[in-house]
Amino acid sequence: MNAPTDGGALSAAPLADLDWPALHASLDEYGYALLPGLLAADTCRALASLYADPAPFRSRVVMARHNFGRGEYQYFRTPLPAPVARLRETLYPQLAPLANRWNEAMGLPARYPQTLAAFLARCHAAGQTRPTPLLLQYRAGDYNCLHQDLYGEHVFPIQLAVLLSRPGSDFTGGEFVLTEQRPRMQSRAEVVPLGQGDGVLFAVHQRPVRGARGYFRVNLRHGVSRLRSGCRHTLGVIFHDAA
Ligand SMILES: O=C(O)CCC(=O)C(=O)O
Ligand SMILES: [Fe+2]
Repeated sequence: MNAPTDGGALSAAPLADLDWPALHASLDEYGYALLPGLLAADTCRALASLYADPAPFRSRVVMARHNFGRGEYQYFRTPLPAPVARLRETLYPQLAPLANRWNEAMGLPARYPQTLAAFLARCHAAGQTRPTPLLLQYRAGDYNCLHQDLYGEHVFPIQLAVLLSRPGSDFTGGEFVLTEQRPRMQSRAEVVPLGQGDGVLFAVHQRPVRGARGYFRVNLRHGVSRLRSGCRHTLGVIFHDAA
């Protein structure tokens, strides 16, 4: 039964007019880039409301059981809801050249094909067959520990999160946090301010930073600070599939 996930109301805003050179420059400089107003409010509400129905999902994770934090998430099954599939397919080709440039700078051998289908075929051939896009749900007191979404050998180095709820009215607290660990230096934290429908593209694992003698690798983690009140939903779009 795919009916609940295919509704026409779940349509994403056009992605063609995004300023990709500026987004790449932000990812290069800070390890993340903001996509304000990526999803319309009605799309956010429609996606968040899917959480209550188990049908669109392949599995559910209660974070406290794994010491991942507090709160829960569910991984979508295929076919993905239309706006989720569309975001994954249309963002990937814009990000693959940046991913290739990053890997080259970091001395990592993987290079990414031009289409998501070709990259997923590679994941699937290596046994990474399970879809990774997910919905997260947090209530008062919940949080998401700093982590990296690695699910096997094949890793696409950038991922997307979209805030589906309204900060200040649906929930308070619950800020999206990124930390960067530089070699032989103390870690640096960045809070990314998100409104409903805003997306953030960010480094999954590592990114290159230019130093005095070429590039070095910076290690990134992301998480969510404790919710003070209310309920917060997020859409996560990871490009590699899971083993
Ligand atoms: O809820 C959030 O903002 C973070 C979600 C997350 O960890 C992810 O999308 O991978
Ligand atoms: Fe995550």
